Amino acid sequence: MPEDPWLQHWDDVIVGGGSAGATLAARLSQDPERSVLLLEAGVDRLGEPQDSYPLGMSVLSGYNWDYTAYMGTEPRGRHGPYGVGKLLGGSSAVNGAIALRGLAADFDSWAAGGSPEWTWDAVLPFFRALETDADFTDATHGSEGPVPVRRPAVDEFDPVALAFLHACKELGIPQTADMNTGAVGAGPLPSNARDGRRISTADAYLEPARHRHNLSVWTRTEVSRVLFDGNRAVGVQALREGRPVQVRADRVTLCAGGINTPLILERSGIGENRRLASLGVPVVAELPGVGEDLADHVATVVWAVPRAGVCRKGVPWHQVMARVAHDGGAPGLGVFLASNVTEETIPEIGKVTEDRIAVVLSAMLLDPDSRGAVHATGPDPAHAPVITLGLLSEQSDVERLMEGTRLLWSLMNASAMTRTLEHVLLWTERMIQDEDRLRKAVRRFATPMWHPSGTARMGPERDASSVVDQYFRVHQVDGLRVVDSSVIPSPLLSPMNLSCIMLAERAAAWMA
Ligand SMILES: Cc1cc2nc3c(=O)[nH]c(=O)nc-3n(C[C@H](O)[C@H](O)[C@H](O)COP(=O)(O)OP(=O)(O)OC[C@H]3O[C@@H](n4cnc5c(N)ncnc54)[C@H](O)[C@@H]3O)c2cc1C
Repeated sequence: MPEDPWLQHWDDVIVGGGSAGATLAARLSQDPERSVLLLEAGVDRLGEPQDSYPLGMSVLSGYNWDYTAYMGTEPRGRHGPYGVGKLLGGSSAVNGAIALRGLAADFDSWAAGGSPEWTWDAVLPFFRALETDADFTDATHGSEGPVPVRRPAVDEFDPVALAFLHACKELGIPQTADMNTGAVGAGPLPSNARDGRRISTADAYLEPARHRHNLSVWTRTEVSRVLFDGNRAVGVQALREGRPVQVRADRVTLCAGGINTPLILERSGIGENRRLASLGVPVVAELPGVGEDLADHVATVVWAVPRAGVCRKGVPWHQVMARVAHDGGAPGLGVFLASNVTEETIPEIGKVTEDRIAVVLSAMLLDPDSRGAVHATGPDPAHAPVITLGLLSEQSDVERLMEGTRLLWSLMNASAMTRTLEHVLLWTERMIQDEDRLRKAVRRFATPMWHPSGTARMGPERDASSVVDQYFRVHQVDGLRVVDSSVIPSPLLSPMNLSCIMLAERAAAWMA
């Protein structure tokens, strides 16, 4: 192959080496006849000390896109950092290593919404293919996949985790041994980890594939746009360690995640006509759904100080969780316990926790109705995007997150938990019992979970807000696919890492 990157031609160029991109690159390059180039804007590896963080602790700075997101629907008011992963492995390399699959109801709703290939029965084999589950060996779990999944054994639970499960029992939440098959219940939390360390897709998929002569991985390479010949994608333009490069390819697949993929599409001339004109970008395809329908799981968090000696530094944060249904309805709330949270691991929380080790319970709304948007503000990546999360813009979400917060309060005050906790911080009985106060507090303290999805939605071409078809092909153009969280048409009832890997497993099977 010639040295000059301007002249290089690849069978497949994959943009973004995250949960989906690293998986896709590894799977496609299994065919030695196919040349695959993976382009990643970030660095190759996490450095110390982040590599040795306790399991479950997310990396929120240093290896992230330093974006700012507005919590509402307008670019004003409450805002904060929104740091999805920027390194090989993407968000899978900075996340909490919670290994939950999307639920059957998620995928059956995709199928009912016009993408019939996406029933639960059709996706299950791909969830199995990605994992080696250490605890279950039945027909619904995998035993040969690259991602190790395991749950803590009962004798590994810390005292607060055990108390949480007892508290769930007190409140009538059924126990379940496997959160990846039971839709509702409380039980041990599966994580993608080995020897207490998060296993990202860079570890699980790319590492064993990197010696292949037909796979090239360029890090510190930021793609600005897709190049077209008419309506056919023929390559990408990028900055490689600050130097402009163009690479040519038969197929281009965007795996840049729920925030960056729509930005690349807009900079490439795919989006809403007037918006593209305002960016000074010629239109290649009018797809007004690009950057719209941004969904994120939204959560409230209750902090508590444990009794002396109950928590220990360096112990995994997440060991147990519960998924519960909204009043009489479908599963829609996730409750996650983090124990052993120390002030050194999140310096900003020192003030809240009175500089002591803390216990944190969060209620995550898994099926939010609210939507935001992410859009480019100029023709190249130097222009920061505008991200409006639209959190709690729908009243239904406010009410359901209030319900979730009441549940957190009941759990914190269940007798099993009070035996392990000294006192709860910030929240009071009065705030919980008074509807108006609770509503205000939920609006004020609600936080995004960094799970962006829906910004290049999958759907049939007749659905004007969809961007890709059910085989990941971008409507109206040839040779261009999107495979990442942006195609997810409605928020998943779980955090999304395993589901994004599953998307890539499926794409690889179709693209083989
Ligand atoms: C802090 C945090 C904690 C989380 N915790 C969990 C958890 O515990 N469990 C769970 O299931 N989910 C969790 N998630 C969500 C989950 O990790 C993501 O939903 C999932 O990884 C998204 O996968 P993706 O392939 O869509 O994008 P990513 O994995 O984000 O990959 C996108 C990649 O593309 C690269 N990229 C972007 N733009 C460009 C460009 N222009 N040129 C080149 N490369 C580019 C990025 O740098 C990145 O590496 C968490 C996410 C975050 C951020």
